[in-house]
Amino acid sequence: MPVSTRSQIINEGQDDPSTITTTTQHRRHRFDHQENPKIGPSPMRNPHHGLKEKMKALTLLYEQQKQASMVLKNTNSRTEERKVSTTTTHHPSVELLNSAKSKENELRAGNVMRENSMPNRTITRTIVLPQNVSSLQDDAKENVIGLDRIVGFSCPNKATSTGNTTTVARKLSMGGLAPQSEPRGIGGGIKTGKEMETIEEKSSVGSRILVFVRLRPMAKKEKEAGSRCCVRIVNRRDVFLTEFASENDYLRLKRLRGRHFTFDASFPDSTSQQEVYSTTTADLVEGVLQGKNGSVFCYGATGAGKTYTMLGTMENPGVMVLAMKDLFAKIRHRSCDGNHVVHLSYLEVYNETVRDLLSPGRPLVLREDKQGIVASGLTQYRAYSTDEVMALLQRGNQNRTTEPTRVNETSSRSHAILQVVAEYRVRDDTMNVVNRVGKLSLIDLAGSERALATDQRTLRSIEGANINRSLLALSSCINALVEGKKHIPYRNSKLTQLLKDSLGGACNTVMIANISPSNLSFGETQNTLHWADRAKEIRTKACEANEEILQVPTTDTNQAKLLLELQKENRDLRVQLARQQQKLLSVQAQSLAANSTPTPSSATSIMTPPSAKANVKRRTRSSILTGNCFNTPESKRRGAGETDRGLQQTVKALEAEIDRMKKEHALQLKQKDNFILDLTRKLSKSSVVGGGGGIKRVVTRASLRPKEPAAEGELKSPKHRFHSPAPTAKKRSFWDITTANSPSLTSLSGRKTRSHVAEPARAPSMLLQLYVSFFLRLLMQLAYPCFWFVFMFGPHVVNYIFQPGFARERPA
Ligand SMILES: Nc1ncnc2c1ncn2[C@@H]1O[C@H](COP(=O)(O)OP(=O)(O)OP(=O)(O)O)[C@@H](O)[C@H]1O
Repeated sequence: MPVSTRSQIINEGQDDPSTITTTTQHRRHRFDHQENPKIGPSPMRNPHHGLKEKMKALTLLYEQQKQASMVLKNTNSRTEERKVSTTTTHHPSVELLNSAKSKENELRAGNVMRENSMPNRTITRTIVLPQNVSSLQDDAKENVIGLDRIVGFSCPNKATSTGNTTTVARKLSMGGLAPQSEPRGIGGGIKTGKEMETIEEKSSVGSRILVFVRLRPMAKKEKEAGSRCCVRIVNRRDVFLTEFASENDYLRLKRLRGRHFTFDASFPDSTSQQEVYSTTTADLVEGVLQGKNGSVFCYGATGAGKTYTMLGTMENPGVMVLAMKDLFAKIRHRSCDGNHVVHLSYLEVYNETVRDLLSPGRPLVLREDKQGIVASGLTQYRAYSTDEVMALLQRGNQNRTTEPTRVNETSSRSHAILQVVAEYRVRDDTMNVVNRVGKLSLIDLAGSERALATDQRTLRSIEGANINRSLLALSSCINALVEGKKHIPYRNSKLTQLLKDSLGGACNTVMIANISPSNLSFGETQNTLHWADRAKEIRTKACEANEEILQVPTTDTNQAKLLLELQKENRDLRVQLARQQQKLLSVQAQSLAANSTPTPSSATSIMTPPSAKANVKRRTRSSILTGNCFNTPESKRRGAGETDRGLQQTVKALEAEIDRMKKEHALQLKQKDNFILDLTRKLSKSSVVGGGGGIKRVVTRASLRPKEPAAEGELKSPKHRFHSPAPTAKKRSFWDITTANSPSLTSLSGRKTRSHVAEPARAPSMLLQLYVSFFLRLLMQLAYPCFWFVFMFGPHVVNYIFQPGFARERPA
């Protein structure tokens, strides 16, 4: 943004056409404080006799004019009030105006405010300060300005002209108060029919840039220099800027000029970093995970707190750090339903060259492709955790160009852009892969500055000139975008080229304007607020999720479907097995009960399988044939015994059947498991998700078994799978483990894996193995003393035997 000196700003404020409303009744009033007894005589710090006399003369003239106009004014006052109220409904001063019922009341209240006198241009408004203003003032104690010293706000009014839309747009941006209920994406101020149309047209295009203001605390240096607070934030939304008159400006010594701005939110100096993050950026992070682009940029004068807001300190991390933490926390939360990949790049624009901050080297060249403007050769780091990002940020900041200036000891001399690309892949219901890519750009701009404010040294002034050049280019782009021009001069600087997506692309954009509270920085603060206010009017393109659906080949889809089907069938089988086991348990319980009571139980027939039932029937029939129908005690006992036997047989039959079913189920489950593993392996080979990192290859002993040749069309029906005979498994024996050339050692992709696949040769029996090992150990134990004995005494024995006297000494 252009850098302007204070004097320029004052002139600009006075000559600014936007401060002129269309009201034709422009009048000029003079007010003498000395005349009003409630306000009292003003203490002149630098009395000047000539001026005093001049003022007295003016006072006399004023009194004469006042008396003359009194009659006229009384008749016109009602009409005038109505006119003024229609022109400035949304301005805070209008509320004040509405409460001014009559001039008598005003004088009685003695709390009179007047608009700055600007010859033949400004509207004269007599304003009574209502009680609520002073209460609002209490809200913002940190920025309290003595209201008795405020003569008026030269806050430009919203234009009501229905003329040129462009002019209207410009006027709208000038410090108007947006209604509280204003929806996101619509600028503030009073709208005429034509403006509303324009807004409706625009709202179909996209949303507007959200603009926030952050006030930093007064610095120690500023306090020492005796600076005063010139910014007041009210309702966390409205910013009142007051210009204190210079001590040498005798004419305006008692006069204060002020401006009023309204933003989406305004943060007083006590606001925490977390609060700033959650209000400005948290939503963008959520959007990025849904595939939407977002950018946040800090704008302001040098030393206004941009880097503090973006990076922060170790104790109070800023937006960049908090955003990355939040992003990874959100990804961790959703990791169960898809794959997330985060890439990071960090670059700076210094003296109109683009440099990679993560791997510094040669300047990068900007080029435009379908993704937008990209710096070719920029390093993209894949980040897995917040800690990693912190390390990268630290590395990048060490490479960033910062130099101490007179205004800021750690002044950033470059614009830094941290780009985070979050890619998310997930399978939808139709087994297709959905790919979403969202990009978040976090931008810490260099401070706009006046050459004198920083340094006179050559390098610093060149840097300053380049910073100002790029910020000027940024302001021209903002102007062009607000005015709806076709050509937006993005190419004027590297910064605007890089910000093209954020300003005019499909992107949710947030601007944080940083300001200083010191009246010594009034000019810079006013400049920042002016451009922030202007940026409110920019509308970006409709931001939709960058979503892409990757078609998976039909064979893969079929296999995936089959896999799901099999898994379902497997689950069903497990449930069936559990039920059968329950049945078995209940039958066992019944048989136990039957054993304890010899009388036949009618309940036995409930759970019996058909074969067992037939068995019982046959026996019953035979018992009838054998004359069981005569209920003698003998026959009863016999019958009871027979029933008991029958029941036992039934239980046995049941047990056998359940055993068989168990085996069958186990076999089926095993086969299905194997099949699922095969399928998973195949899928993981062909899977697009995760590029090999998605589904892991599972190697089990079962998977090493030689495959049966698959019958044709086997995959079509899962039922066909279960007829293949299961290979007989064999427990490994002691022999297998001890023998080195055991056939159970199989090599799989270079790794030795043990398997319990059946071996062709039978190992010797356990007993034989034990005997052999026992024998061998015994042999070893005996052999060792023998050897030792031979070794120790052998030579002596030999010597002794072959001594010459040996034979002689030997008894005959
Ligand atoms: N909200 C805040 N709370 C406490 N201290 C702050 C705050 N904002 C800024 N500061 C302090 O003010 C000083 C200047 O801030 P910072 O370096 O962020 O300014 P800047 O706008 O980035 O300046 P430049 O454009 O020159 O780099 C720093 O010492 C910083 O710690």
